[in-house]
Amino acid sequence: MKIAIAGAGAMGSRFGTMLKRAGNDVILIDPWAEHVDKINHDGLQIDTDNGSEQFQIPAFLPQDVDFQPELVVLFTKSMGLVTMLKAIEPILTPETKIVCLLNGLGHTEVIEKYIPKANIFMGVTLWTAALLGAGHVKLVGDGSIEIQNIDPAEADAAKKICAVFDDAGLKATYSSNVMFSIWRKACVNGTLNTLCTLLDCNIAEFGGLPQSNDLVRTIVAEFGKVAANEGVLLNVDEVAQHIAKLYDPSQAGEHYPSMYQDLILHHRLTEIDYLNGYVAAQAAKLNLQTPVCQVLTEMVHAKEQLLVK
Ligand SMILES: NC(=O)C1=CN([C@@H]2O[C@H](COP(=O)(O)OP(=O)(O)OC[C@H]3O[C@@H](n4cnc5c(N)ncnc54)[C@H](OP(=O)(O)O)[C@@H]3O)[C@@H](O)[C@H]2O)C=CC1
Ligand SMILES: CC(C)(CO)C(=O)C(=O)O
Repeated sequence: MKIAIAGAGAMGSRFGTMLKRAGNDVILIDPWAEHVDKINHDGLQIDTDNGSEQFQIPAFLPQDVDFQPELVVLFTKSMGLVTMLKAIEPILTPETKIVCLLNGLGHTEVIEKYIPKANIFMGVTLWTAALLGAGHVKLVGDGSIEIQNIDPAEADAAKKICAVFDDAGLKATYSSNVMFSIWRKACVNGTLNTLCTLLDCNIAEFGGLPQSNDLVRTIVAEFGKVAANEGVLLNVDEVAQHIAKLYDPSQAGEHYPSMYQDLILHHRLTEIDYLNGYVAAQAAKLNLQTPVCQVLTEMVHAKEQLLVK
Protein backbone atom coordinates (compact mmCIF):
# COMPACT_ATOMS: atom_id res chain seq x y z
CA MET A 1 0.00 0.00 0.00
CA LYS A 2 1.15 3.58 -0.76
CA ILE A 3 1.36 5.33 2.64
CA ALA A 4 2.34 8.87 3.60
CA ILE A 5 3.21 9.66 7.21
CA ALA A 6 2.14 13.28 7.69
CA GLY A 7 4.12 14.52 10.67
CA ALA A 8 7.27 12.43 10.99
CA GLY A 9 8.63 13.20 14.40
CA ALA A 10 8.98 10.46 16.97
CA MET A 11 5.73 8.59 16.37
CA GLY A 12 5.60 9.23 12.65
CA SER A 13 9.10 7.81 12.33
CA ARG A 14 8.15 4.71 14.31
CA PHE A 15 5.05 4.04 12.20
CA GLY A 16 6.80 4.85 8.92
CA THR A 17 9.68 2.51 9.74
CA MET A 18 7.46 -0.40 10.79
CA LEU A 19 5.09 0.00 7.82
CA LYS A 20 7.99 0.21 5.34
CA ARG A 21 9.66 -2.84 6.83
CA ALA A 22 6.41 -4.72 6.22
CA GLY A 23 6.72 -4.00 2.50
CA ASN A 24 4.55 -0.90 2.08
CA ASP A 25 5.60 2.00 -0.16
CA VAL A 26 6.08 4.63 2.57
CA ILE A 27 7.22 8.25 2.60
CA LEU A 28 7.69 10.62 5.52
CA ILE A 29 6.36 14.18 5.31
CA ASP A 30 7.56 16.75 7.83
CA PRO A 31 8.00 20.53 7.93
CA TRP A 32 11.30 20.38 9.84
CA ALA A 33 13.85 20.84 7.05
CA GLU A 34 16.89 19.75 9.06
CA HIS A 35 15.09 16.55 10.02
CA VAL A 36 14.09 15.79 6.40
CA ASP A 37 17.59 16.53 5.08
CA LYS A 38 19.28 14.35 7.70
CA ILE A 39 16.99 11.42 6.92
CA ASN A 40 17.59 11.69 3.17
CA HIS A 41 21.37 12.08 3.49
CA ASP A 42 22.18 9.64 6.29
CA GLY A 43 19.03 7.57 6.72
CA LEU A 44 16.83 7.71 9.80
CA GLN A 45 18.93 6.86 12.86
CA ILE A 46 16.94 4.47 15.03
CA ASP A 47 18.06 3.63 18.57
CA THR A 48 16.53 0.50 20.06
CA ASP A 49 17.26 -1.77 23.03
CA ASN A 50 19.47 -3.76 20.63
CA GLY A 51 21.61 -0.87 19.40
CA SER A 52 21.40 1.76 16.69
CA GLU A 53 20.86 1.58 12.92
CA GLN A 54 20.40 3.84 9.90
CA PHE A 55 17.12 3.14 8.09
CA GLN A 56 16.57 4.29 4.50
CA ILE A 57 13.16 5.88 4.03
CA PRO A 58 12.27 8.83 1.76
CA ALA A 59 11.42 12.08 3.52
CA PHE A 60 9.92 15.26 2.10
CA LEU A 61 8.93 18.74 3.11
CA PRO A 62 5.17 19.08 2.57
CA GLN A 63 5.61 21.37 -0.44
CA ASP A 64 7.96 18.92 -2.20
CA VAL A 65 5.78 15.83 -2.15
CA ASP A 66 4.97 14.18 -5.51
CA PHE A 67 3.21 11.02 -4.32
CA GLN A 68 -0.45 9.98 -4.32
CA PRO A 69 -0.95 7.96 -1.12
CA GLU A 70 -3.76 5.45 -0.64
CA LEU A 71 -3.41 6.08 3.11
CA VAL A 72 -2.20 9.07 5.12
CA VAL A 73 -1.27 8.61 8.79
CA LEU A 74 -1.46 11.91 10.68
CA PHE A 75 1.19 12.24 13.39
CA THR A 76 1.84 15.94 13.80
CA LYS A 77 1.65 17.50 17.21
CA SER A 78 -1.90 18.77 17.71
CA MET A 79 -0.77 22.35 17.07
CA GLY A 80 0.53 21.38 13.62
CA LEU A 81 -2.56 19.48 12.43
CA VAL A 82 -4.31 22.24 10.46
CA THR A 83 -1.11 23.35 8.74
CA MET A 84 -0.38 19.77 7.69
CA LEU A 85 -3.94 19.14 6.48
CA LYS A 86 -3.72 22.22 4.28
CA ALA A 87 -0.26 21.21 3.03
CA ILE A 88 -1.24 17.66 1.97
CA GLU A 89 -4.49 18.62 0.22
CA PRO A 90 -2.78 18.63 -3.26
CA ILE A 91 -1.66 14.99 -2.93
CA LEU A 92 -5.00 13.58 -1.82
CA THR A 93 -7.42 11.79 -4.12
CA PRO A 94 -11.14 11.11 -3.46
CA GLU A 95 -10.08 7.64 -2.34
CA THR A 96 -7.26 8.62 0.06
CA LYS A 97 -7.98 7.36 3.58
CA ILE A 98 -6.80 9.47 6.55
CA VAL A 99 -5.93 7.95 9.92
CA CYS A 100 -5.48 10.27 12.91
CA LEU A 101 -3.62 8.84 15.93
CA LEU A 102 -2.77 12.08 17.68
CA ASN A 103 -3.26 12.43 21.42
CA GLY A 104 -5.80 14.99 22.49
CA LEU A 105 -9.36 16.03 21.87
CA GLY A 106 -11.29 17.85 19.14
CA HIS A 107 -9.29 16.54 16.17
CA THR A 108 -12.23 14.89 14.38
CA GLU A 109 -14.06 18.21 13.99
CA VAL A 110 -10.90 19.82 12.62
CA ILE A 111 -10.20 17.04 10.09
CA GLU A 112 -13.83 17.06 8.88
CA LYS A 113 -13.24 20.59 7.57
CA TYR A 114 -10.66 19.23 5.09
CA ILE A 115 -11.44 15.54 4.50
CA PRO A 116 -14.70 13.80 3.48
CA LYS A 117 -16.17 11.99 6.49
CA ALA A 118 -16.06 8.66 4.64
CA ASN A 119 -12.26 8.91 4.45
CA ILE A 120 -11.63 9.75 8.14
CA PHE A 121 -10.51 7.06 10.57
CA MET A 122 -9.80 7.98 14.19
CA GLY A 123 -7.59 6.04 16.51
CA VAL A 124 -5.60 5.91 19.71
CA THR A 125 -2.23 4.32 20.27
CA LEU A 126 -0.28 3.07 23.25
CA TRP A 127 2.98 2.94 21.29
CA THR A 128 5.62 5.48 22.35
CA ALA A 129 8.68 7.02 20.70
CA ALA A 130 11.21 9.76 21.37
CA LEU A 131 12.74 12.29 18.97
CA LEU A 132 16.39 12.71 20.03
CA GLY A 133 17.31 15.19 17.33
CA ALA A 134 17.06 15.80 13.60
CA GLY A 135 16.89 12.41 11.88
CA HIS A 136 17.32 10.55 15.18
CA VAL A 137 14.65 8.64 17.11
CA LYS A 138 14.52 6.15 19.96
CA LEU A 139 12.04 3.31 19.50
CA VAL A 140 11.63 1.03 22.50
CA GLY A 141 8.77 -0.70 24.26
CA ASP A 142 5.55 -2.26 23.10
CA GLY A 143 2.18 -0.83 22.17
CA SER A 144 -1.11 -1.21 20.34
CA ILE A 145 -3.60 0.71 18.24
CA GLU A 146 -7.39 0.99 18.15
CA ILE A 147 -9.04 2.36 14.99
CA GLN A 148 -12.62 3.13 13.95
CA ASN A 149 -14.33 4.70 10.95
CA ILE A 150 -16.14 7.99 11.51
CA ASP A 151 -18.66 7.17 8.74
CA PRO A 152 -20.73 4.18 9.91
CA ALA A 153 -20.67 2.77 6.36
CA GLU A 154 -16.86 2.49 6.32
CA ALA A 155 -16.27 -0.33 8.84
CA ASP A 156 -14.81 -2.64 6.17
CA ALA A 157 -12.30 0.04 5.15
CA ALA A 158 -11.34 0.51 8.82
CA LYS A 159 -10.75 -3.21 9.20
CA LYS A 160 -8.55 -3.24 6.07
CA ILE A 161 -6.46 -0.40 7.55
CA CYS A 162 -6.19 -2.35 10.81
CA ALA A 163 -4.90 -5.35 8.84
CA VAL A 164 -2.17 -3.25 7.17
CA PHE A 165 -1.05 -1.91 10.56
CA ASP A 166 -1.28 -5.32 12.20
CA ASP A 167 0.78 -6.94 9.42
CA ALA A 168 3.51 -4.40 10.30
CA GLY A 169 3.53 -5.52 13.94
CA LEU A 170 1.67 -2.46 15.19
CA LYS A 171 -0.94 -4.61 16.98
CA ALA A 172 -4.00 -2.86 15.58
CA THR A 173 -7.57 -3.78 16.42
CA TYR A 174 -10.89 -2.49 15.20
CA SER A 175 -12.74 -0.49 17.87
CA SER A 176 -16.52 -0.16 18.10
CA ASN A 177 -16.13 2.80 20.49
CA VAL A 178 -12.90 4.61 19.62
CA MET A 179 -14.15 7.94 20.99
CA PHE A 180 -14.34 6.37 24.45
CA SER A 181 -10.75 5.18 24.02
CA ILE A 182 -9.66 8.63 22.83
CA TRP A 183 -11.31 10.32 25.82
CA ARG A 184 -9.85 7.74 28.21
CA LYS A 185 -6.33 8.32 26.78
CA ALA A 186 -6.95 12.07 27.08
CA CYS A 187 -7.69 11.53 30.80
CA VAL A 188 -4.33 9.78 31.11
CA ASN A 189 -2.55 12.63 29.36
CA GLY A 190 -4.62 15.33 31.08
CA THR A 191 -3.58 14.04 34.49
CA LEU A 192 -0.11 12.52 34.16
CA ASN A 193 1.32 14.75 31.43
CA THR A 194 0.03 17.97 32.96
CA LEU A 195 0.81 17.18 36.61
CA CYS A 196 4.24 15.62 36.00
CA THR A 197 5.16 18.69 33.97
CA LEU A 198 4.06 21.13 36.67
CA LEU A 199 5.42 19.03 39.56
CA ASP A 200 8.67 18.20 37.70
CA CYS A 201 8.50 14.47 38.34
CA ASN A 202 8.09 11.15 36.54
CA ILE A 203 4.94 9.08 36.61
CA ALA A 204 6.01 6.80 39.49
CA GLU A 205 7.03 9.81 41.62
CA PHE A 206 3.63 11.38 40.99
CA GLY A 207 1.84 8.12 41.80
CA GLY A 208 3.70 7.92 45.12
CA LEU A 209 2.32 11.26 46.30
CA PRO A 210 -0.49 11.19 48.91
CA GLN A 211 -2.37 13.73 46.77
CA SER A 212 -2.22 11.76 43.51
CA ASN A 213 -5.54 9.92 43.81
CA ASP A 214 -7.56 13.02 44.67
CA LEU A 215 -5.88 15.06 41.92
CA VAL A 216 -6.54 12.36 39.31
CA ARG A 217 -10.17 11.83 40.33
CA THR A 218 -10.90 15.56 40.34
CA ILE A 219 -9.48 16.04 36.84
CA VAL A 220 -11.13 12.91 35.43
CA ALA A 221 -14.49 14.02 36.86
CA GLU A 222 -14.13 17.33 34.98
CA PHE A 223 -13.19 15.51 31.74
CA GLY A 224 -16.27 13.34 32.31
CA LYS A 225 -18.62 16.33 32.35
CA VAL A 226 -17.57 17.40 28.84
CA ALA A 227 -17.24 13.84 27.53
CA ALA A 228 -20.85 13.15 28.55
CA ASN A 229 -21.93 16.08 26.40
CA GLU A 230 -20.22 14.33 23.45
CA GLY A 231 -21.96 11.04 24.22
CA VAL A 232 -18.98 9.43 25.95
CA LEU A 233 -19.56 8.11 29.49
CA LEU A 234 -16.45 7.97 31.69
CA ASN A 235 -16.50 6.07 35.00
CA VAL A 236 -14.18 8.01 37.32
CA ASP A 237 -13.29 4.95 39.41
CA GLU A 238 -12.45 2.86 36.32
CA VAL A 239 -10.39 5.59 34.65
CA ALA A 240 -8.56 6.43 37.89
CA GLN A 241 -7.65 2.76 38.34
CA HIS A 242 -6.50 2.60 34.68
CA ILE A 243 -4.23 5.60 35.30
CA ALA A 244 -2.87 4.21 38.58
CA LYS A 245 -1.69 1.05 36.78
CA LEU A 246 0.81 3.21 34.90
CA TYR A 247 2.62 4.23 38.11
CA ASP A 248 4.39 0.86 38.23
CA PRO A 249 7.99 1.11 36.94
CA SER A 250 7.29 -1.98 34.79
CA GLN A 251 4.56 0.05 33.08
CA ALA A 252 5.21 3.80 32.60
CA GLY A 253 6.49 4.72 36.07
CA GLU A 254 9.97 5.71 34.96
CA HIS A 255 8.62 7.68 31.98
CA TYR A 256 8.59 11.46 31.92
CA PRO A 257 5.44 12.16 29.86
CA SER A 258 5.75 13.68 26.40
CA MET A 259 4.46 17.05 27.67
CA TYR A 260 7.31 17.12 30.23
CA GLN A 261 9.79 16.25 27.51
CA ASP A 262 8.43 18.91 25.17
CA LEU A 263 8.30 21.76 27.70
CA ILE A 264 10.79 21.03 30.49
CA LEU A 265 13.49 19.26 28.49
CA HIS A 266 13.14 20.82 25.03
CA HIS A 267 11.42 24.14 25.84
CA ARG A 268 8.76 23.44 23.19
CA LEU A 269 5.06 24.29 23.27
CA THR A 270 2.72 21.63 24.63
CA GLU A 271 -0.61 20.10 23.64
CA ILE A 272 -2.34 21.43 26.76
CA ASP A 273 -5.05 23.17 24.71
CA TYR A 274 -6.09 19.78 23.31
CA LEU A 275 -6.29 18.17 26.77
CA ASN A 276 -7.24 20.14 29.93
CA GLY A 277 -7.60 23.27 27.82
CA TYR A 278 -10.10 21.59 25.49
CA VAL A 279 -12.17 20.46 28.48
CA ALA A 280 -12.09 23.96 30.02
CA ALA A 281 -13.00 25.66 26.72
CA GLN A 282 -15.86 23.28 25.93
CA ALA A 283 -17.12 23.53 29.52
CA ALA A 284 -17.24 27.33 29.25
CA LYS A 285 -19.39 27.01 26.11
CA LEU A 286 -21.68 24.55 27.88
CA ASN A 287 -21.85 26.50 31.16
CA LEU A 288 -20.26 23.56 32.97
CA GLN A 289 -17.77 24.00 35.84
CA THR A 290 -14.22 22.67 35.27
CA PRO A 291 -12.13 25.05 37.44
CA VAL A 292 -9.21 22.67 37.96
CA CYS A 293 -8.70 22.10 34.23
CA GLN A 294 -8.91 25.85 33.71
CA VAL A 295 -6.23 26.60 36.31
CA LEU A 296 -3.94 23.76 35.16
CA THR A 297 -4.18 25.04 31.59
CA GLU A 298 -3.24 28.55 32.69
CA MET A 299 -0.33 27.20 34.75
CA VAL A 300 1.09 25.22 31.81
CA HIS A 301 0.74 28.24 29.53
CA ALA A 302 2.51 30.33 32.20
CA LYS A 303 5.33 27.75 32.27
CA GLU A 304 5.46 27.96 28.46
CA GLN A 305 5.84 31.73 28.76
CA LEU A 306 8.81 31.19 31.06
CA LEU A 307 10.58 28.47 29.05
CA VAL A 308 9.66 28.72 25.34
CA LYS A 309 11.66 31.41 23.55
N1 LIG B 1 5.92 10.54 21.59
C1 LIG B 1 5.12 9.60 22.11
O1 LIG B 1 5.58 8.66 22.81
C2 LIG B 1 3.66 9.64 21.86
C3 LIG B 1 3.10 10.69 21.15
N2 LIG B 1 1.75 10.65 20.86
C4 LIG B 1 1.13 11.74 20.11
O2 LIG B 1 1.54 11.67 18.73
C5 LIG B 1 1.55 12.97 18.16
C6 LIG B 1 2.95 13.25 17.61
O3 LIG B 1 3.82 13.26 18.73
P1 LIG B 1 5.41 13.06 18.58
O4 LIG B 1 5.71 12.16 17.45
O5 LIG B 1 5.93 12.74 19.92
O6 LIG B 1 5.83 14.54 18.15
P2 LIG B 1 7.32 15.08 17.85
O7 LIG B 1 7.51 16.29 18.67
O8 LIG B 1 8.29 13.99 17.94
O9 LIG B 1 7.24 15.47 16.30
C7 LIG B 1 6.10 16.15 15.81
C8 LIG B 1 6.57 17.43 15.17
O10 LIG B 1 7.20 18.25 16.13
C9 LIG B 1 8.14 19.13 15.46
N3 LIG B 1 9.41 19.09 16.12
C10 LIG B 1 9.74 18.27 17.13
N4 LIG B 1 10.97 18.54 17.57
C11 LIG B 1 11.41 19.59 16.83
C12 LIG B 1 12.60 20.36 16.83
N5 LIG B 1 13.58 20.09 17.69
N6 LIG B 1 12.72 21.37 15.94
C13 LIG B 1 11.72 21.63 15.08
N7 LIG B 1 10.56 20.96 15.02
C14 LIG B 1 10.43 19.95 15.90
C15 LIG B 1 8.11 18.76 14.02
O11 LIG B 1 7.12 19.56 13.34
P3 LIG B 1 7.17 21.17 13.45
O12 LIG B 1 8.56 21.56 12.98
O13 LIG B 1 6.05 21.64 12.56
O14 LIG B 1 6.92 21.56 14.89
C16 LIG B 1 7.62 17.30 14.10
O15 LIG B 1 7.00 16.90 12.91
C17 LIG B 1 1.16 13.93 19.30
O16 LIG B 1 -0.22 14.19 19.29
C18 LIG B 1 1.53 13.14 20.55
O17 LIG B 1 0.80 13.57 21.69
C19 LIG B 1 0.94 9.59 21.21
C20 LIG B 1 1.47 8.55 21.92
C21 LIG B 1 2.82 8.54 22.37
C1 LIG C 1 3.18 7.67 28.30
C2 LIG C 1 1.90 8.43 28.38
C3 LIG C 1 0.73 7.46 28.46
C4 LIG C 1 1.90 9.30 29.63
O1 LIG C 1 0.75 10.07 29.64
C5 LIG C 1 1.78 9.31 27.15
O2 LIG C 1 0.88 9.11 26.34
C6 LIG C 1 2.69 10.46 26.93
O3 LIG C 1 3.80 10.48 27.48
O4 LIG C 1 2.24 11.36 26.19
